[in-house]
Amino acid sequence: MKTRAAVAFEAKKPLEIVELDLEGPKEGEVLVEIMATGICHTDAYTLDGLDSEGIFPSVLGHEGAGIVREVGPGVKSLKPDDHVIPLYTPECRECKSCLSGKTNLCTSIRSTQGQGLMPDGTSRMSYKGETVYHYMGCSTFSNFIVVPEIALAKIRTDAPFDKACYIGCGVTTGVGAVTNTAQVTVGSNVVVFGLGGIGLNVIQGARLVGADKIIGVDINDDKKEWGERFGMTHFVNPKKVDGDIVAHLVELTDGGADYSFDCTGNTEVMRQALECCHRGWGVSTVIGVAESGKEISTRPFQLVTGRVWKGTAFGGAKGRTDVPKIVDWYMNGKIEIDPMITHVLTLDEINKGFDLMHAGKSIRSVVVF
Ligand SMILES: NC(=O)c1ccc[n+]([C@@H]2O[C@H](COP(=O)([O-])OP(=O)(O)OC[C@H]3O[C@@H](n4cnc5c(N)ncnc54)[C@H](O)[C@@H]3O)[C@@H](O)[C@H]2O)c1
Ligand SMILES: [Zn+2]
Ligand SMILES: [Zn+2]
Repeated sequence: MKTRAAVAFEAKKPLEIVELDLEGPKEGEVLVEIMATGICHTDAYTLDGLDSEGIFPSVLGHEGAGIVREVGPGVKSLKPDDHVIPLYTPECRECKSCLSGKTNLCTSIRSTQGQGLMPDGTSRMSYKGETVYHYMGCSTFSNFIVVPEIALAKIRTDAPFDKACYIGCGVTTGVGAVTNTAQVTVGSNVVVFGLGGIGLNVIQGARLVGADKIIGVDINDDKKEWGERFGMTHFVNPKKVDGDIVAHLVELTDGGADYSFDCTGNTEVMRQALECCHRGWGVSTVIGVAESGKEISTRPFQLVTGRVWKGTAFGGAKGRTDVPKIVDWYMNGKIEIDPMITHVLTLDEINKGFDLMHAGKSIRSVVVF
């Protein structure tokens, strides 16, 4: 069949809207009609050529929601008309990682996914006879996609696609980092670096679990109002702090943060996030994806004296199990999504979504098919 898609033919070039050839689902695979997709900073990072694993030509996008249209042989958990969110972190429930109960990093299709291929080692997409690669196992910038069954979370049918898609990455990553990875406790002081589409979800996650002080740090003053909208109690612009930002945050938290989060991808910021944590127990969680080749550093003394450095992918969420619950949280009003969707675009306007992100003018742009 044919599908309209925004294709990244090469790094640092705008996406091109073309009609691709799409093969139907094979064994264990599902054809999904994508109804809406968000544009996450990680897509921009790959398109900008900062990702050493970036493969071109490919269809980017990993924050989608849609409807099952056809299932391949052997698919048992899904049927046509089911509503789904594609998962870049699948959940097979059979691999060593899934069975450990200690991680959400399912390894069953990791190697082929990293190569932009389906589990059988081939791509379902092509353009004029040339292979077009999958991205993060999702490729939600295409109207129709083929995804392995284990990489689809079945969600309730009354959730609106143009909001639920954001749960496919940003919402789950931010809220899950708080609830699953850091396990922030009631009454804690929390510092969040970078108030974009991820950081604001960390803030609302901290509010959800009953944190006390929620301090947002961003170099863009416009983010103050945004942070406050979701529960931030204090705002700090590092450019406007006299002296050391870490010392300033330690003072503001009466000795250091109980929990901090990096949502910038900047390795200098990751260091600040660790070092502003409280001696003896402060936990810092890295969410931001750094440019390839970058390294983090600190004095070992920071860890010897009880600070903990952690990282999280997809908010530690086990996709097929946790994503439907987060959709419920949204539908029941426990978390907010609507105000974070600042721009709704057509597929033809998708490059505008990247421009808005780079200009710091959007929280989330969503493309509706
Ligand atoms: N670990 C995961 O599973 C996961 C999932 C999604 C996104 N990410 C990563 O999370 C990061 C944030 O994504 P996003 O969509 O929120 O991006 P975004 O561009 O919407 O937000 C980034 C924010 O950081 C701020 N910022 C930049 N430099 C700063 C600095 N030095 N100090 C303080 N603030 C600074 C910017 O002003 C902006 O508000 C990206 O690196 C993205 O790749 C990780
Ligand atoms: Zn993302
Ligand atoms: Zn697994």
